[in-house]
Amino acid sequence: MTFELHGVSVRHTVSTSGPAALRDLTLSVAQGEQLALIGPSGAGKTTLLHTLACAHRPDDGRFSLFGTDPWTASDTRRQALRSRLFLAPQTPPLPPRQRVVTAVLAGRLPQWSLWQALASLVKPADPEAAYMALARFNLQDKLYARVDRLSGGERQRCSMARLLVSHAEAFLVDEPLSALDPALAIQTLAVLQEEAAARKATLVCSLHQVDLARAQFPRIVGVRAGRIVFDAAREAVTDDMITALYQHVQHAPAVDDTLDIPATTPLITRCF
Ligand SMILES: Nc1ncnc2c1ncn2[C@@H]1O[C@H](COP(=O)(O)OP(=O)(O)OP(=O)(O)O)[C@@H](O)[C@H]1O
Repeated sequence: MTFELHGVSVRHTVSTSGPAALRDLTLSVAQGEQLALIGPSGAGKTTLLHTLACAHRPDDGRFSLFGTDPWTASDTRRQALRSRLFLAPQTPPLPPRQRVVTAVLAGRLPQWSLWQALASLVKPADPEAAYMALARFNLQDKLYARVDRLSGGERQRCSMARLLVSHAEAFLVDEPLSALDPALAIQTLAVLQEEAAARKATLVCSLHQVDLARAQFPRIVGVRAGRIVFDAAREAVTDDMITALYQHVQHAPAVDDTLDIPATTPLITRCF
């Protein structure tokens, strides 16, 4: 398994009285699996991705990454586990004044020594790899452009090119399509999924485009108010489940254990 969570809760605030962003969450993702996380704004998708990336330490429950609990491992071991993942955040952390080639090659940072990293800032270590990765998103002509001269959609694809040059075994991708038009969104997702399949990498991707998630991902995990509401093969996901998932909630994480999901919808549906 790449990821295993059992009864995991995560709080953003130190106050124990505040609502947890993730609550009693159980999820297993096998190596090479591709799944989409969907759910309303504030449901906890980003928090879950960051927890999988060891950026948030669970307050309760058990978490194992590539078969090891990263939070009981030494710092060095945890760092080694993290280096096998690539987290592409919602807002790509691309230094504005950097050249695209340097920003893309930063995807290799976890594998580089400090000296290799510093040397690549001066003279890009592998511009061909950056070019090839950008070409998959039709951005090869931006190789030496400055990051702050890119459009929002180009920055997003530049961040995906960074993922391609990484040597990660698991991709955690947070809303990679939010700045893209519908045609580019389909193409970009196809590249991500092809790359994950080619290297047998695990892909966990949060998406607001529910139709695209249902069309492209074999497994769909619905998150709401910090809980998994369903975890199902896409064929088993019905329109009613989607409607219930997105039913209006005023303060999602503050909602009590009683969710207003219709009684006919099981709290967790797992059908493979
Ligand atoms: N740094 C933070 N400090 C405090 N609370 C936070 C922090 N980040 C997120 N939260 C809260 O945790 C909950 C889950 O947020 P999260 O960003 O995981 O949701 P999401 O499903 O990714 O939302 P969206 O689809 O809008 O990106 C929300 O109530 C949010 O307000």
